Amino acid sequence: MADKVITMESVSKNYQDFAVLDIPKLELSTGIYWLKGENGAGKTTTMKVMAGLLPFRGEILLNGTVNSRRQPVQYRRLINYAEAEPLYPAYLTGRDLLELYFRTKGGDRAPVFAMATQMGVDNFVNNPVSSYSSGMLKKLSLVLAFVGNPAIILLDEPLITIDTKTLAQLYGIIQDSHSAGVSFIITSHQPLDSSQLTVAGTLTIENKNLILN
Ligand SMILES: Nc1ncnc2c1ncn2[C@@H]1O[C@H](COP(=O)(O)OP(=O)(O)OP(=O)(O)O)[C@@H](O)[C@H]1O
Repeated sequence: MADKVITMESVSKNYQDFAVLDIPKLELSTGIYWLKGENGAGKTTTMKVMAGLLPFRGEILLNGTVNSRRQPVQYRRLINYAEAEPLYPAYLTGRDLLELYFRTKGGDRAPVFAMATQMGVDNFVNNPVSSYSSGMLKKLSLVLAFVGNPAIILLDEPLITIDTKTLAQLYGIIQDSHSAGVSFIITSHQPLDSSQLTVAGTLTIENKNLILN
C-alpha cells in the first residue's frame, strides 16, 4: 500500500452562506488522480483549499503529518498548484517568476530548466508576460508548478490551451515525475489519456463530497 499523500478530515468550504464542499474524510495514496465534475461543481475550490490558498473548516495533512494550519510553511513547500487561467504581473518576465519561485520553493533548478526547454518556454522566458499568448502563459504556469520538492502537484485544466506537441511532452513529464514519487491531482473535462498516464483513481464531487473511485 502506497503512503498517504493527502488526508482531509471534516473539510468544508463556504462562500458566505453558500456551501461548496463538505468532505467528512478523504485519504489519497501516492498516485495520479483525475478530478472531474461539471461546471461549478467545486473543482477549483477544492484545489485552492488543498493548496492553502482559501480559508476552510477542518484539517488537511500532507504526507500523513504536515498540517496546513500548524506547519503552514512546510505544508506549502510540499504542494504546488497551477491555475486554470494563470495571471501574473504584466511587467515581470518568465525568468523573474522562475527566480521568485526558486527563492520561495527551493529545489533543484536543472530539471525545471530542462522542462522549460522541452516545452519551448526558453524561447520567450526573458520577455515580459504581458507579451505572452494564453498558451505561452499556460506553459510557463505548468513549468512553475514543478519548482521545488513538492509531494503533490495540483494542475487545474492543464490540458487546455496548449498545442498537441506540448501536450504529449506534458504527459511524459507528469509520468516521469510521478515515477520519481510525486503525486498529481488533475482537473480536466476530458478523461486523462490512460495510455500515457498511470491513473490511480478518479475523484468526483458528489453532494459537496469528494468521492474516490
Ligand atoms: N469567490 C467566490 N465567491 C462566491 N462564490 C464562488 C467563488 N468562487 C467560486 N464560487 C462558487 O463556488 C462554486 C464552485 O466553483 P468552482 O470554481 O470551484 O467550480 P469548478 O468545478 O472549478 O467549475 P468549472 O468547471 O466551471 O471551472 C460555484 O457555484 C461558484 O459560483
